[in-house]
Amino acid sequence: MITVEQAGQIIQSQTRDFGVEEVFYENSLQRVLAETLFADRDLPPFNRATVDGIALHFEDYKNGLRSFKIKATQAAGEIPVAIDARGACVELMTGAALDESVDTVIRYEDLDLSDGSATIKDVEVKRSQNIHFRGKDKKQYDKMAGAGEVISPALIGLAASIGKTRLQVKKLPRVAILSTGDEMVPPHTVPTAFQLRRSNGVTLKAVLESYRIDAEVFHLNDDSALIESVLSRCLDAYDVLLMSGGVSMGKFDYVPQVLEGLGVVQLFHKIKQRPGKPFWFGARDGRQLVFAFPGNPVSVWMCLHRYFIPWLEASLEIRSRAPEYAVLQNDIYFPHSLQFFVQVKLEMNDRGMLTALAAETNGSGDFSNLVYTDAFMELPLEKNEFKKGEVYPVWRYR
Ligand SMILES: Nc1nc2c(c(=O)[nH]1)N[C@H]1C(S)=C(S)[C@@H](COP(=O)(O)OP(=O)(O)OC[C@H]3O[C@@H](n4cnc5c(N)ncnc54)[C@H](O)[C@@H]3O)O[C@H]1N2
Ligand code: MOO
Repeated sequence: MITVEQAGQIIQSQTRDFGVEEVFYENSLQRVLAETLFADRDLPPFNRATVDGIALHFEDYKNGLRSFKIKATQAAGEIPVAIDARGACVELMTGAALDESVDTVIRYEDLDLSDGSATIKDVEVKRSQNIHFRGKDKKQYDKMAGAGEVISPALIGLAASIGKTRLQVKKLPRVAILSTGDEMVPPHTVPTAFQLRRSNGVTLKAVLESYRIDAEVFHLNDDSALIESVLSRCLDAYDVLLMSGGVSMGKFDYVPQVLEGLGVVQLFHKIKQRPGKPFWFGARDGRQLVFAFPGNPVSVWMCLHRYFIPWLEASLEIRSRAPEYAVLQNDIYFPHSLQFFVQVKLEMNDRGMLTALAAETNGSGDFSNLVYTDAFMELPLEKNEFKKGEVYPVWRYR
């Protein structure tokens, strides 16, 4: 049986490039940017007033003048008004562009306005105050955002502000989700005493939605001819198959043998880990990939976050995130030679450290803790005892 690290390496050696497409910027949220965005002009593009008030020539103030005749009132967006005489000023609004003849802006609160004049109160005025200078933030052609960025609301705003209404983004894989098992009935039906409602497919679909992948969900009963025909069609129509169930030792666990019959080459089966030990992974013709997760909901959830999401993010060339670590808050004893992934509740303590409180659970069929825990903590394979205060990596799901 291979280790978690080996499985991770095998999966990461199978990243795929799905290409690039163009989308309208308003429809780009959570997609992955595949180009560099540049400033189309200096930012800000002109010297702009940062307050409502008046603009004047600082030398006048320095020479002792305190009362200024208002030459004109200028709104934001209007052509800048020049002052030509000593002792003149322009009344202007936040965001208005300054003419070269003015170099200092004073806010209304520091002025008395009457009879077309503005008189400065007893406040100190500094040269260039309240001006956001042209090109101070970025120069024309400066880089504003790079490929690999997950498009956030802020990035959409940035694209809008530089007039970039069409964005190059990474294309998404076509994904089919296939769960298995005769005992798993649709959620809207009433199960018999010994059946369960299926939940893995819809959970996987929901996680993929956060990447804007619109996966198709299928459920297969434990009938090898049916499994074969659906898998055969899916292998032709999709880039990735995410499966749940039917991969361990059971009499009705047909998935690995059917996949291999369809030309999907097994790259591994079984990892020294709990949950998720019987995870099966394979590829067809170096193209389609099949992630066949064990059916238990916690196994599916762990394998998805520990293996599939890193594969997806690498394939989409998402800028890599720093790995996260947390300080364990309780002692754990795990007497098996498997790498244990324990569900933890994360919190930031008052010293700025991420802490992880392990949940008590009843194995990989117990999904009752997943809604309030935040991550799996990956405990090292070499040990069986883990102590409060020790630091280990965590894989977040919330
Ligand atoms: N003799 C052995 N038996 C088992 C082994 C083993 O090594 N030797 N491994 C165990 C481990 S570990 C796991 S994990 C399970 C996984 O088995 P399968 O992948 O074949 O999963 P199924 O039997 O199809 O399903 C298991 C269980 O998961 C729940 N389930 C399944 N599908 C769904 C769904 N769509 N939504 C929600 N929940 C689902 C359900 O409770 C199933 O009973 O095998 C052990 N056995
Ligand atoms: O490896 Mo299985 O997922 O523990 O029950």
